[in-house]
This record gives sequence, C-alpha cells and structure tokens, in this order.
Amino acid sequence: MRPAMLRSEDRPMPRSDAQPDAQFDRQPGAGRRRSVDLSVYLVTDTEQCGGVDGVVRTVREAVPAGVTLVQLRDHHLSDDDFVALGRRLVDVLDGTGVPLLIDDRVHLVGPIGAQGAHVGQDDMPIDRARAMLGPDAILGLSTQTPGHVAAARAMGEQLVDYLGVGALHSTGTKPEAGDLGMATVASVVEVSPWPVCAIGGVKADDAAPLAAIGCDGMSVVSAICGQPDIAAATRRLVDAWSRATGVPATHTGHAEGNPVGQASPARQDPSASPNPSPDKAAR
Ligand SMILES: Cc1ncc(COP(=O)(O)OP(=O)(O)O)c(N)n1
Ligand SMILES: Cc1nc(C(=O)O)sc1CCOP(=O)(O)O
Ligand SMILES: [Mg+2]
Repeated sequence: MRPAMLRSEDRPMPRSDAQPDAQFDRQPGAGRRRSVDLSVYLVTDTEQCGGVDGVVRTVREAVPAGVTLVQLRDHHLSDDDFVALGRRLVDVLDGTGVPLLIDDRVHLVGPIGAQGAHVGQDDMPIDRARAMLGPDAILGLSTQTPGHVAAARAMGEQLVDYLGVGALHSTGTKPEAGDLGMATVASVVEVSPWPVCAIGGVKADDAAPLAAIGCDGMSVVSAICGQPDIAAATRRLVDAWSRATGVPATHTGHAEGNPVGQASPARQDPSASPNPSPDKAAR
C-alpha cells in the first residue's frame, strides 16, 4: 500500500493554467467549460441500493458525508419511473451544491431538472448530446483508450466537461467492463485535456495511486450503494481522497459558496493541494 501522503517526487506536475474564475475552468484549447468536482462521484445502482427508495436514501446520506457529484444510472426503469426517481434526487440535492447527472438518457435531463448527463462510447454522440443539453449543462464521456480521447478531441474540446475511465478493476457491478488496470487508466489521463475520474471496482485504497497518476476523482457504485453504513462508507472514500490529494475534504451538503456544478473553492485553488493534477492540455 502506498503512503497516505505522496512524497514530492511522486507528485504530478501542477497545472500551469489553473486560475479558474468563479464559475468556469479554462484549459488551453478546451474552450470555456464549467468545472466539476469529480473527487468522490456516486453512480447509483437501484438494485444495490435496495430499490428506488434506497437510491433516494443513499444519496441523502452520502451527500452530507462528502460526495461531490451524483449520477442516476438505471438501465431498467421506464422513462416515467426514471423521471420520477430523478426528480426525487433533485429535491434531495437542492441547495447542496452537488450536481445530478443522468446516465445515457440525455432526453430526460430537462424533464428531471438535472444538471447534465454522462454518455459512453456506444451512446449518443457527444456533439448531439451537447446540442440537446445546451452550453451550460455538464457532459461526461466514458473512454477506455487514448484513441477514444483523440476521437473526442477531434469532435471539439468544448463539447465535454470530464472523462470517466474504466474499468480500473473488474467489478461485479458491470462485469463486461473488463479490467483496464492502473497503467491504461494513466495512459488516458496522460493525453486528456479534460478532468478524469476512474471507475470500476474503485475503493478507498485506490485513492493514492489514482491521485498520483493525475486523476481528478473516484467514481463508485458498490463502495457506497448497498453498504451497511452509507455515511461511513462515503467518509472512507472522501478521507482517502483528501489524504491522497492533500485537499481538505469539503462536506458539500452545506453548500454555501459552492453553487451547483462548480468545484468547491478549495478544489479550485491549485495552491491548496500538494498534489494537483498535471497540466494535461500542455502535453
Ligand atoms: C463516471 C462514469 N464513467 C463511466 C461510466 C460508464 O458509461 P457507459 O460506458 O456509457 O456505460 P453505462 O454506464 O451506460 O452502462 C459511467 N456511467 N459513469
Ligand atoms: C457504471 C460503470 N462503468 C464502468 C466502466 O468501466 O465504464 S464500471 C461501472 C460500474 C462501477 O461500479 P463499482 O464501483 O461497483 O465497481
Ligand atoms: Mg452509457
């Protein structure tokens, strides 16, 4: 296991351009995009949560414990039931500063009142998703290879806000996602002009190595959903990420000064972290 605090020689190079204004993060060539706090990103699984009420309860308990972003992911609910669940999550997240993203069903972002969507390589193309969502919504894209990053860049760097890369480890939540391993995730981070979160079997022990390769966050399902103590499980991830990055954990359940969709002030200040992400766009 790696030490909790990274040695200086392990730390990635700091971003040279990280001077975001109040609402937007600017990366060279990437256009002016909203910055998103990917630190501990909860992706919901209705079955693991024990049903739709369990999803609502999980989000309600995880957000005050420090989750920074929530994605509603369910491949089985009808659109009507999905919208009903999404609206309940919007109510839970109201005033917390934590955005809600919608997996796959981009057309339901508006009816739910969510802040954006996440699409994969086999979903709606990012140019179409962006056109549907408008310029201010958050859009995430799944990538597995540097080639995927190059293809997304070729479509326009202003289209997406972040990448999800996985599966880091094989996972029962999505067995077909395989097992990329840390080196492949690092190869995607290396070429990405966007912030990157890792997904797939991610646990608290992954925080230090992920931070060391320049990842911007950990995206999890089963490390939170279905855990006997949702708040404690969330805090383990939040504290591990905080130790790995040196950025104090912000409990965004109390969202003063942290409007929806915006990285928390501590995370926007690169000097606050001994382990900021590398200047990916400058590579
Ligand atoms: C943060 C994050 N990363 C990756 C995924 C996977 O998206 P996708 O490849 O479209 O697969 P499904 O989730 O739709 O099964 C994600 N949802 N979130
Ligand atoms: C939704 C999803 N996408 C993946 C990808 O690799 O794209 S892995 C995954 C499931 C992640 O669940 P858990 O945290 O329980 O392993
Ligand atoms: Mg998808």
